[in-house]
Amino acid sequence: MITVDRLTKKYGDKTAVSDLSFQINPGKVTGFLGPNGAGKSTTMRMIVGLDEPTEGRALVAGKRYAHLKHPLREVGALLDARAGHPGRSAYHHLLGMARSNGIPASRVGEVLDTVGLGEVAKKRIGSFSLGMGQRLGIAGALLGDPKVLLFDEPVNGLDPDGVRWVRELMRKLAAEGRTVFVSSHLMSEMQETADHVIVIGRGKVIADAPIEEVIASSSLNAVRVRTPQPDVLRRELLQLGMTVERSAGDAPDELMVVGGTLEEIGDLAFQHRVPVHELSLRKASLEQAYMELTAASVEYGSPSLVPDTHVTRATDHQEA
Ligand SMILES: Nc1ncnc2c1ncn2[C@@H]1O[C@H](COP(=O)(O)OP(=O)(O)OP(=O)(O)O)[C@@H](O)[C@H]1O
Repeated sequence: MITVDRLTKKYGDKTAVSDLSFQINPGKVTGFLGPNGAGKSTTMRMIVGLDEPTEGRALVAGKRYAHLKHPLREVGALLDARAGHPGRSAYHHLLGMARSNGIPASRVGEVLDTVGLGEVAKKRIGSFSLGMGQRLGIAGALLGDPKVLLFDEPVNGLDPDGVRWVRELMRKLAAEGRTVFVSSHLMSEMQETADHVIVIGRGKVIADAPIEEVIASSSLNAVRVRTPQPDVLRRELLQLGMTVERSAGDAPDELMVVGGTLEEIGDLAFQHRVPVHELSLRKASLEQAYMELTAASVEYGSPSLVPDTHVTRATDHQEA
């Protein structure tokens, strides 16, 4: 378990992390999301004792990192994939880590095989690709067989096969009852991997909830209805306070309804004898929910590349 308690980090005038509190539980993959500069890496660095909090504390299994007897056996972290002397072999890099933490040397070969670097164990780290460096970083995190694992952007530089491998590894580690805390900018990947997400923006917690709950909070969740009498149904839906959208390119018999459940809409259609040819959920993605949640917290925003004329969705509200 990881406990972050009123954690604050200031660099001069800049507040990187502000009064952050949350708990990361075992047996789950918890995604750590937030725009660039939100404070994710700083928070992770404080959890593993690489940065001192200005205020508050971060605990692993109830202890400060500095008080852990054999840190690598309790918490493993991939924070900077470029760590390690470029002239050293992967094997000797990990062996040095193992020796200083009372971990048997036999474990080095095991983790190298786990991450798929067994055959290049004797090669210099300096000759490694970005993806190999990530795998080596993950091997370092796994070395002490710790109960708590932190991964900062673990799929950075990995090809699709590597991305899938990381996803399966995270899920396996969580299924073994470990605490898995992973930051990523790849929302589609997080949607596949995480059970729970913590979203931060400008150093503060914006959301801390099961992933399904975060997705359900999006205004883009809607019910798609196809009916030969869209105008009748639309009028009744609006009267109940639901929002009915129709996009320009869609079929004339299609309505997208926000603010109502499948049951409510199906029952309403039945009451008014409106035939329904389709009634289905259009679920928002984690990316859509994330974009809505963080809209106000983006430090370095991007201008839209889509011209206004491409916006096709027309929304009818109750008063329309
Ligand atoms: N050593 C430092 N000195 C000064 N400012 C720093 C330092 N480290 C981080 N910051 C600032 O703190 C804020 C949080 O940075 P951090 O790297 O934790 O964000 P992040 O969420 O990990 O971002 P990214 O997604 O881009 O990796 C940023 O504004 C950053 O510029």
